[in-house]
Amino acid sequence: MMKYTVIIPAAGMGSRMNTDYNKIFIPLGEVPVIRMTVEKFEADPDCNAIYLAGRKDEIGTLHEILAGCTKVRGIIEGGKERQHSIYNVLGAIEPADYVFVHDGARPFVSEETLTHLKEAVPVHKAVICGVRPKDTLKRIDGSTVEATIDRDQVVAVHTPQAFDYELLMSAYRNALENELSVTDDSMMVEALGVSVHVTPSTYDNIKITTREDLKVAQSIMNKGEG
Ligand SMILES: Nc1ccn([C@@H]2O[C@H](COP(=O)(O)OP(=O)(O)OP(=O)(O)O)[C@@H](O)[C@H]2O)c(=O)n1
Ligand SMILES: O=P(O)(O)OC[C@@H](O)[C@@H](O)[C@@H](O)CO
Repeated sequence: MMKYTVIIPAAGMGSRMNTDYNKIFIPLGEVPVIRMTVEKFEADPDCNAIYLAGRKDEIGTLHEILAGCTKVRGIIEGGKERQHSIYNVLGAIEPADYVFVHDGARPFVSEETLTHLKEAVPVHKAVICGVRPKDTLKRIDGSTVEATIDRDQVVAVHTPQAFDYELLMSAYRNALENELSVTDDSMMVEALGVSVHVTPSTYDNIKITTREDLKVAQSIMNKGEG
């Protein structure tokens, strides 16, 4: 199996969570979100190295929380937006064949999701994962429906997203030069005209974003304990 390096951005604010501290420190059970996320990659034998982006004043705390995580090679100061944080890390890592990018705020990524990505990235160079939306989707103009979207043509996109290292570097350089504003990493690859492959994720692979997500997280953990 291929080997990869993972970049985990954790330098956000978590403003939609409405806590007075960064949401990645919220404990789920006993364990902070960010440690749960990092442990998913500690447990994957194909992951060689883990790098994080952290807020300047939180880097010390991150090191403490991640004590004993032997694959963590560096925690680099993040930037204004998620993409800036990841770019800072890209400039600091050892070159690798493949780089995965995974939100610090997605602690429930499954082994199967990682396996799909690892199998696909040597072939496709840029691979994202996602799930089929369960709701009917409409395109709207203000509060008026314009059309019903064909659900077979859409996917709700998660992380990890997996890339050939050189391709991801070019995509980030191009995005920076052209000041592209993006919401995920694959958008930058799309901007180069390179096609992006999609593999399955799981509905449990939520991003901890708002208060409601903490209840969902608890029920995912209860399910895991059977
Ligand atoms: N400047 C930023 C912004 C976000 N992130 C990270 O990117 C991931 C996904 O972003 P999101 O869920 O949007 O996190 P926040 O930006 O923290 O949330 P919010 O938008 O509610 O403030 C998170 O792990 C977050 O810490 C980052 O490293 N650097
Ligand atoms: O737009 P948001 O700040 O909620 O999230 C940005 C990214 O983290 C997000 O788009 C990826 O996780 C893929 O869904």
